[in-house]
Amino acid sequence: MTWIRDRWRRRRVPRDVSLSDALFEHFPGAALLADADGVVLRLSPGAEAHLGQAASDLVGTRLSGLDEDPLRGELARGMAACLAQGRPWRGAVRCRRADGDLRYQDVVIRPLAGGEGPPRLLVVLHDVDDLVARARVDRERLADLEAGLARLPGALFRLRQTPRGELGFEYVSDGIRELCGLTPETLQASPEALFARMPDADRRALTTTLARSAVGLTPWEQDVRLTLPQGERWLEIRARVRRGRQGVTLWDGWLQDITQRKEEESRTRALVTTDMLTGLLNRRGFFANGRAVLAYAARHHQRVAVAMLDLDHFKALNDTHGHAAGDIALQCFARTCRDCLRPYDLIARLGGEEFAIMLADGDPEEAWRVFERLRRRVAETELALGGETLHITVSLGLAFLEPDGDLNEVLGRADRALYRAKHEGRNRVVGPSPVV
Ligand SMILES: Nc1nc2c(ncn2[C@@H]2O[C@H](COP(=O)(O)OP(=O)(O)OP(=O)(O)O)[C@@H](O)[C@H]2O)c(=O)[nH]1
Repeated sequence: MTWIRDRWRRRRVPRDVSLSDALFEHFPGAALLADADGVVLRLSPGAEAHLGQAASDLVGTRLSGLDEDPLRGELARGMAACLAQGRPWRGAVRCRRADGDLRYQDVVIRPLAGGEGPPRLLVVLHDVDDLVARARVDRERLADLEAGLARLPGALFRLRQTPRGELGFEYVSDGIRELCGLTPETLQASPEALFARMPDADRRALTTTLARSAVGLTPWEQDVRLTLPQGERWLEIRARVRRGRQGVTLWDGWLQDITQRKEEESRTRALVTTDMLTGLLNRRGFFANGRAVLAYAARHHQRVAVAMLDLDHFKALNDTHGHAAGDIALQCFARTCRDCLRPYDLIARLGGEEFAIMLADGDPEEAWRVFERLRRRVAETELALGGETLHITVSLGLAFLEPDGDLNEVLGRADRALYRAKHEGRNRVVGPSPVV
């Protein structure tokens, strides 16, 4: 402490400090009285033990001498602020004890109403060194945890909804940058930044599942697409929900990128519904997609045209030119169908040389025109096989489905029409009259 004494010369202390006599005798903690220049006038009994210094050593020295940095330290700043503003100042200051130990003190400097006399300051110290040390450890642990979270392939979040339905992210981990190019701060400012990147359908679904989760307090599980500059990305949302104070609903959850998984699923789905030889839909794909087309047609009061198709004398082609040639003919026929029809018409190979076609807006006259054109195009197509040019023909049975009709039933009618087409000489379309 000698350096403090050298630098902060002891002053002569006025004897009139009676205002604080009673206070200092009985003050339970560490308190000091200082004048407007920061010179220590008195110490409470607790302050001696607290600072490890005798009152006789401190009285007359400057209070800022206790500070870790007496010249630019917090105590000098605190006293100046307190005197300038005439109200208490509070701060954590690293103070030096007599044994040289530096310990954090919670310091409150209060201006004392001095009556006629000069202004004085009451300084109360409370040792918070252990608390500060614990807070530092907690901060380090938190930083470590956040760094770990940032390395995980996803983002942790807490979403809250007020009883009035206002949504806001209380927390989003750093992984959100990688997921969608937004910062946690942007999302905390407004969740709209994320929602605006979702297609309308996904956003509507998200609103529904979120509301259901809030009402039933059931887990929130939702997959959504995001439209990002680099393309479409799938996000999986999984969260647990609970009710907080004042009717607030809170979701703690996890966001993760499942684009790859979704792409694999879609590839698998395509494999399951695709005919390997021709690349057309298979029977399963025809029924799965057909139901969707029927639902659409029912909503829009459209008729649906369905045709069953069968290549003529295909066994003879196989027997004469071999099974491989038959496969090429099937592939060639599939190509012709695709070329003749629109992308949203369904074409399927149901098995062997049997095919089915569904025209979404099945106006009867138009359907007849389409199928006649297809039949002609198949017959005109030249198939070059081993130096020979072959022709194949196809027979078609046509039927129309009413909006609320059944797919199996209409396929049965189309099949019976196909049977008639074969019996009437093949290479023809048979079905109900185009004029209805
Ligand atoms: N190359 C090839 N042939 C197939 C395939 N699937 C079924 N077939 C053959 O298709 C032929 C179907 O013959 P049929 O049902 O007798 O009919 P068709 O000879 O076309 O006679 P119609 O239909 O009455 O004109 C059989 O020889 C099957 O072996 C296939 O994937 N590839």
